[in-house]
Amino acid sequence: THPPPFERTKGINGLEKLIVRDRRGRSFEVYLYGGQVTSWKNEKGDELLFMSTKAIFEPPTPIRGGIPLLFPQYSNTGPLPSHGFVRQRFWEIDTNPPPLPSHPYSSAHVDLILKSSDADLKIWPNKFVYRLRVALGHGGDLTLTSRVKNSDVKPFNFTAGLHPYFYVSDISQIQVEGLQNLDYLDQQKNRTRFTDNAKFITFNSQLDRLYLRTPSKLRIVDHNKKKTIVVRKEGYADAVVWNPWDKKVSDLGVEDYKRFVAVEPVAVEKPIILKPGQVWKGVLQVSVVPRT
Ligand SMILES: O=P(O)(O)OC[C@H]1O[C@H](O)[C@H](O)[C@@H](O)[C@@H]1O
Repeated sequence: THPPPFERTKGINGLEKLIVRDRRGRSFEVYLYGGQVTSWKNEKGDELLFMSTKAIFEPPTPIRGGIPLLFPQYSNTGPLPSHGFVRQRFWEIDTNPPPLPSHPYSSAHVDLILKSSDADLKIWPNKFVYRLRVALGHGGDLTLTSRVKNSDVKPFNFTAGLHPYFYVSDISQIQVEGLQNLDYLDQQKNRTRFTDNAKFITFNSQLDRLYLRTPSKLRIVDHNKKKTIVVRKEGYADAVVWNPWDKKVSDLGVEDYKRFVAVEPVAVEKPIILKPGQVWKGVLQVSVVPRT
């Protein structure tokens, strides 16, 4: 059967957004600006992603919340603006996406596309085509599949990631699991390398770590809500865990840090190298299950 169509409408400040619903009442929203998922709701209507109370929906400001796309540079690891530029571009609906054999099971999805513009080539001289599929699975999970094609005549490399702001009931009542005994770069200390011996991460102050070569499955356990957010990733070797706590972030409300944690699939330590015509694929799959 065909997936139900999506609704194309105007969001905040008239920016175009797509609303996708499945037959069980789950939904997500994507802004064409940034190709950014800004909402994901379960069948009860509970919001599972965080959006800043001071989010600015005015291009070229990036939207603070949901799932920003980071490409072709993670954070300030190179000369480009923080996290690259695709989160500040207007994406289009991809009406003819190449098939995605590994995820034929989605109950509702949408495909977006972004091609490097002449202006992009001036700041990053590599022609690319970035395709994004956002899909709801039959179990209510949300999957973002990124496919980046080198449409240039020479090889290039990039770093990339996804920056999901996961909604949590209280940052001091959650733990992030799956990173024990791994090395991380402390982004508050000039990316000095440490080893994490803790069984899980808890939060009581600012934390900004780039974990290297992590397992593909990470968990965010929300004790108040008695639920676990399971984060699965493919193609992204590393993972960032971030909460700013009392660090001033201009487009974040003062209390907002309590309501989210960023657990980000990223490929940073080893940049992705693409030959002309080659395609790289990265997947983030999120599901919410009762706490175990
Ligand atoms: O303010 P942004 O450019 O959106 O970056 C927000 C945050 O993204 C990542 O999580 C980094 O680890 C942080 O160091 C950074 O502060």
